[in-house]
Amino acid sequence: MGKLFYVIGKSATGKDTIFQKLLENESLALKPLVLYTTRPMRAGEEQGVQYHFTDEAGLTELQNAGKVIELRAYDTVHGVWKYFTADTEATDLEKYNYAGVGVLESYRALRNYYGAERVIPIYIEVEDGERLQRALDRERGQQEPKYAELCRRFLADSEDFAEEKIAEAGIEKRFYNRDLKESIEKISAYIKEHK
Ligand SMILES: Nc1ncnc2c1ncn2[C@@H]1O[C@H](COP(=O)(O)OP(=O)(O)OP(=O)(O)O)[C@@H](O)[C@H]1O
Repeated sequence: MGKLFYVIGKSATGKDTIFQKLLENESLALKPLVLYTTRPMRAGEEQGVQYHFTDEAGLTELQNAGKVIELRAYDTVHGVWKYFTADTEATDLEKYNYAGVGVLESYRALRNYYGAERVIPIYIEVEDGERLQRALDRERGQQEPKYAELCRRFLADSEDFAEEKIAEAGIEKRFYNRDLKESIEKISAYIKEHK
C-alpha cells in the first residue's frame, strides 16, 4: 500500500522548493501527485506534467463518476479556472508512493477520501518576518511583481492556517524550514520512516 506525502504550509514557506527536492531524491522513489486544471495549456507546458489539462466537460464527467476529491475555482480575467485533484488511473496509491503540495483544506479533503493512514501531512513553517522577506525577494525577481497580491496572501494565511484549524486537521508534526538542506534531510528521513 502506497502513501501520499502532502506538503502544506503558508505562502513562501518553501513548499514547492521542498516538493521538487523530494521528487529528485531517488532513494524516496516518490511520484508527483499531478493536479487537474481547466485553464488552457501555456507554451512549454506538457499534458500530465505541470497539470492534467482538461475542460468543463472533462470536469463534469469526473464529477459524475464521483472522482473529484477537491476543487478550487479562481475568477481570473480570462474567466473561471478550476484546479482539482481527481482519483483516476494517473494516481495509483495501491502501487506507488506520492508527494503532493497544497493547502490545509485540500489536505483535509484528501485525508477524508483516502484515509488518514494513507495521507501523511508534511507541515512546513517559517517565522513570519522571514517568510515575508522571502516572499518579497521572490516577488521582486518577477517581471511584473504583484505586491498587493503578496500582501493579500500573507494576511489570508493567518486565517487559513489558524492554530485551531491546524489542530482540527490533526497535524502534530511540524518542520521548520530554516536551512533548506537540513529541512530536506529531516523530511526525507521522516518519509522513509513512514513509507
Ligand atoms: N530554507 C530556505 N532558506 C531561504 N530561502 C528559502 C528556503 N526555502 C525556500 N526558500 C525560498 O523562499 C521562496 C519561497 O519558496 P517556495 O516558492 O518554494 O514557497 P511556497 O511555500 O511554495 O510558496 P507559495 O505557496 O507562496 O507558492 C523561494 O524564493 C525559495 O527559493
